[in-house]
Formats: sequence, C-alpha cells, structure tokens
Amino acid sequence: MVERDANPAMGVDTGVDLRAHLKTDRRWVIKIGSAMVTGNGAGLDLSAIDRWAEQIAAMRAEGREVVIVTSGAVAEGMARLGWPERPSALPELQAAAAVGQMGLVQAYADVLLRHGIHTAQILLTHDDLSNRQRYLNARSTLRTLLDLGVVPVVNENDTVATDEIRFGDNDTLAALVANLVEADVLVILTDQLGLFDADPRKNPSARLLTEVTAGDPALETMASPEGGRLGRGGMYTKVMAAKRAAQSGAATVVASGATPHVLLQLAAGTSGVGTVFQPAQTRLAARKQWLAGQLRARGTVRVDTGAAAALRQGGRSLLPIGVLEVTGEFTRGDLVRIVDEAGTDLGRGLINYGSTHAKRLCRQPSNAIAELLGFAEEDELIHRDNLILL
Ligand SMILES: Nc1ncnc2c1ncn2[C@@H]1O[C@H](COP(=O)(O)OP(=O)(O)O)[C@@H](O)[C@H]1O
Ligand SMILES: N[C@@H](CCC(=O)OP(=O)(O)O)C(=O)O
Repeated sequence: MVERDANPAMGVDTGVDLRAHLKTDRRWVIKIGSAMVTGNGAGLDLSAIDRWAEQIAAMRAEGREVVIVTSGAVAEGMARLGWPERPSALPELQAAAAVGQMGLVQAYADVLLRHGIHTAQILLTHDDLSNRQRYLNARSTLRTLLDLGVVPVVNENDTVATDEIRFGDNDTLAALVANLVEADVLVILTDQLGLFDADPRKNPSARLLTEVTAGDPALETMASPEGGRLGRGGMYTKVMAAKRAAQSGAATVVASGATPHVLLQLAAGTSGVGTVFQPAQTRLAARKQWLAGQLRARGTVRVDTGAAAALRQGGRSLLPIGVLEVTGEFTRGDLVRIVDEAGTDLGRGLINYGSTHAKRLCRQPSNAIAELLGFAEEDELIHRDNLILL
C-alpha cells in the first residue's frame, strides 16, 4: 500500500480548494497513456476503455465537455503485428501506429456510441499547432465538435510525424490540446497513482504527492524521463505538461487509469485521488497575460463611440458593425491594436478575419458576413476572450 502524503514543502497554500474547483470545472481534456489503453501491451483493454467511456458519459450528462487524447496506436499495432518489443526505427513505428490507430478509434467510437455519444478522430502534428492558420482551424473544429456534443479522440499523426514536427509523447500533445480548447482541467491517466517523490518502479518507499504547484522546479528532479516498456516520456513529460497547461490556466491531475471511477472521483472533488497540479494563475489571467506580452500588432482597428463604450464598460466582443476603419496587413489570428475614433489606444486583440476581409466588414452587421465574404468564420471581429483593454 502506498503512503499518501502531501509533502509540506510541496504543498499548496493558496487558499483555493482546487479539488472543490474540479466539481464545477466544465471542460476536461483526458489523456490516456499506452500502458493503460493496451493492458500493458496485451492488445486493447476494451473493458478499461468501456469503464472510462461510462464515466465520460456521466460527465457529459452533468454538462461537462470532454476531449480524449489517447495513446496506444503503436502498442496496439505491435500487438496486432505480433511484435514483442517497441521498434526503434521510425518507419516501423509509423507502420505499427497506422495499424493500431484503426482499432484504437474504433474502440472509443463503439463504447461511446453505446451511450449515445458520437466521437471524432483528430490526428495532429506539432507543425499543425505551430502554424497559426492551422492552429486556428484545429481550434475551430474542436470547438464545433464540443458544441455538437461530440467527444473528439486525439492522437499524434504518427504516419507523417518526422522528428522536427513530432510531439514525441502524448503528454505534450495533451497539454497543447488543453491550451487549444482552453480546457479547465487536464487529466493524465497512467499506470501509477500519481507523481511520487521518486520513481516508484525503482524506489519502493517513494511517496505519493497529492497536491503540488505546477511549474515548481523541484518536481522536475523527482520525475524520471524513463517510461514503461510501452510509453514514452515517463513522469517527466507529465510534469512538463502540467507546467504548460498551467500557462493557459488549466489544472492538471495525474492519476491511475486503474483506480475505480477515477474520473468521477476527480469530478466529485474527492481528496487523495492522484496528484493535482495547481496552476499559479487563473485561466483568464494567463490568457490576458499572454496577450499583453504580445508586442507586435500587425494592424489597427478604429472603432466608433458605441463600440468603445461596449468594450470599456460591458466587457463585450468587438462586432464589425462598430468598426470605422481597418488598417495594416494581417492574417486571421494576428494581434491588432484597437483605437477609438480619435485614435487613442483602447486595447489589443486577436482578430478573427484577415485584413482583406476585415476591411470589407467595416460597419456591417454580423449576419451579413456570409453574404459579403462568401463564408463566415465568427460573428465577432474580435472575441472578448481574445481582447485586453489597456
Ligand atoms: N516520480 C515519479 N512518480 C511516478 N512515476 C514515475 C516517476 N518517475 C518516473 N516514473 C515512471 O513513469 C511511468 C509512467 O510513464 P509512461 O510509461 O510514459 O506512461 P504513459 O504510457 O501513461 O504515458 C511510471 O510507470 C513510472 O515508472
Ligand atoms: N502516438 C503514440 C503515442 C506514444 C506515447 O507518447 O505514449 P504514452 O507515453 O503512453 O502517452 C501512440 O499512439 O502510440
């Protein structure tokens, strides 16, 4: 039996009861590692997938949104091809992943459909998320799927991923997906009860830490980069994923996928389950801080008095109807300055339309966007979540 201990040096005393917070957190990214999905390499563990699906269905019924990030393509491919060891050559890994991915998504699709929930396969590479246009497209697709009540099932696109464009481990991918969908919580299900103060495989007296602060450098020395036989990255990439998720304001929990009702216990705020990584700041504060740190505005949007008042007092999004003039050359997702009629700085924001389109939308109602441009991305020129006032 593992001793549970919140090491006082690692404890969090922010006055925020993070476990209680989980009870109301709405958007969850749940990452499931290879060892858990494939019953330690013995082929897909369908009964485990079934148990998680049942819990995810219960979470959906409570009004929560869930994105699954699942590993296991390579491990399932190995099982299907009868390979006992994970290959080291990239083409073989990619071949195994291509074989295994088929069974992996089918398994999630089948079990979730039994609960009346549709799934969607999303395969991403690092390249997709570092290219602004593709990042925004992936983000819109994921948000639309969530709005439709679909559970996206994400994995790395192993077939095309070469060294320069691969995440390499799904913990990093999951943190980036948490950022992409602005998740409240990232859950990483693995084959240990959580983060221990040393690798429990090597040190049987290692103690479980239940509450820690994301980004605490001490955690990085405790977490070994060695994974199990199937996984990659070990606990180190999970600690780094928690740090990354915290930068967009998400809390991370590392817990065992084998703990009965693990997801429902977390969603109920049950204490002692897994390791909770507390983010140092709130989601909105993190996002606004990121926006404030962006110095290079690519264009300027001049707004009328009504729009300026709506932004200042009402915390509203900027609609094209309130825009007098757009200057500069920029693409969708770029940072622009927002100024009032007199040209005084009001704020900064990420714009939903490129400059050619934005210029055509000045003074137009949002319901005319589709007709004017032949397509409509969003009703707002700048959404309030992507806007800071100076
Ligand atoms: N400090 C630590 N606490 C818990 N596990 C650790 C720690 N350091 C290393 N590990 C190892 O990390 C492994 C989990 O990583 P990995 O095999 O990559 O899992 P997954 O497939 O779930 O991503 C555990 O089985 C454990 O041996
Ligand atoms: N895309 C790979 C992920 C490999 C991986 O990172 O595994 P893990 O460390 O178990 O999350 C696969 O599906 O096998």
